[in-house]
Amino acid sequence: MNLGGTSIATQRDAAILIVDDAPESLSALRKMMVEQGYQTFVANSGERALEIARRVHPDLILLDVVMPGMDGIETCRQLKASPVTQRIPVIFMSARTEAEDVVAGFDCGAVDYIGKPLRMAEVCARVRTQLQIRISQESQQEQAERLRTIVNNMAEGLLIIEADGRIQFTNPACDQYLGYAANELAGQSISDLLNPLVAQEYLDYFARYAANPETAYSHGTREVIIRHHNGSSVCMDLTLTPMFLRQPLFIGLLHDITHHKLSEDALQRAAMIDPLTKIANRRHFDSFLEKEWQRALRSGAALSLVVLDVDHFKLYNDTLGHAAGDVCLQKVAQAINSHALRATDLAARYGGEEFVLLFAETDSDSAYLLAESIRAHIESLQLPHPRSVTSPHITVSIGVATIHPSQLDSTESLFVAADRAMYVAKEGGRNQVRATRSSGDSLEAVKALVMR
Ligand SMILES: Nc1nc2c(ncn2[C@@H]2O[C@H](COP(=O)(O)OP(=O)(O)OP(=O)(O)O)[C@@H](O)[C@H]2O)c(=O)[nH]1
Repeated sequence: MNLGGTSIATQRDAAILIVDDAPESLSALRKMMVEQGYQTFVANSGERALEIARRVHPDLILLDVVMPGMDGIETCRQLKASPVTQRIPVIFMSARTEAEDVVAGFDCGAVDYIGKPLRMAEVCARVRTQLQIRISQESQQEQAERLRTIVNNMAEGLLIIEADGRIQFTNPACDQYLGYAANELAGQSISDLLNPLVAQEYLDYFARYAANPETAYSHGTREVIIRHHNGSSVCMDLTLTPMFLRQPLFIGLLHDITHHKLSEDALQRAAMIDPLTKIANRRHFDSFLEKEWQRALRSGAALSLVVLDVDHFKLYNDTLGHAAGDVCLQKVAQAINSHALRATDLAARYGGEEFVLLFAETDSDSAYLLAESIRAHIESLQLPHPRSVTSPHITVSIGVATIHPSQLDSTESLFVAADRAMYVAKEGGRNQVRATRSSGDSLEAVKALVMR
């Protein structure tokens, strides 16, 4: 006989402990529960019931209230007092059905109270209902436990934020990323972590969603700089998703990209630097020159280019070896670089033993003086050049060109002029500075027009 109709597998597997001091009642209940497909255990006293419950952890206990010795109420109290048995649902069965008896039963922790004489179909229905509640409670607990494990162990930082920007919860990864102890961030505002403009943008987004939850959209992922507890800044990808749980909330996922950022920055820096001398490389210089050129075009200011070439460097290499040549280039580079003092100056290794310097907003006289002091500086390093015919030490020949660029000029014309001046310095005996005021292509163009 199947009084309930639904006997799901989990109910079939369920174990019921039946407690009653009356043998006939005990055996009738047992028969019924077995017919329902349950596994059964029986006890004829409260003491015995506690013993079995501790051992077999039944899924449900049908407990008689009136029994000699330990009665049902006391048995239930003891079951509820022990962590091992407190979660087992207890259904009382009793002929005492006065309101205060029933209330006393519920007060001591029972989930149901059935009046005697028992109507078996009713007992079965109540048992089935309680088992279903227990199954769904267990699955909720399991789900919560699963979620807790994921949240506590995930590599991403997780925050739950309220609509006013208050942080409600953070997971251990988030605490660790931002340098906080567990629960320390709860109650703080995201404004404490973000730059004011970015924080305001998020608060506006929260306010829009809180006012109109049905129009909620995910804020997506964006790169943010977050203040670490120690005052430093960390770079994170922050993904925000709205969630409505009695109140509008936002789930923030933090992904640490500081290392990624650092290596990106390092790569970017490396792409701009000459590996041997550690000063700017040709690529960096060319883009710097282009920017300063455009600025000079707008402002009409003078732009000076200095080209330096180490004298008799092939001979130096041949005499002292390539490694010594490298060291020499490093020393020369440092000396040159120490003269690029303003933000608009840049020294670079342009190739081999050739260096360049750009001095923006610098007229030809000043550029000449700067070049001369670089020349003197390198000579004063007194780096021995044993076989040089022009000086016992390393020297440089320098060409300087100055231009007030116009639309008709090009950076190439400035380079050509500086290179020519440098070759004149070589021809003139090396270890000297020669300057030229570049006429620029604009002047050539005007000349060409006039001559037509
Ligand atoms: N050690 C070293 N030598 C380099 C490097 N790059 C270029 N050189 C050398 O620099 C020398 C340049 O020689 P040249 O252009 O003939 O001119 P120079 O010997 O300097 O003579 P002048 O310019 O006429 O005074 C060559 O021997 C190159 O091999 C480098 O990175 N390290």
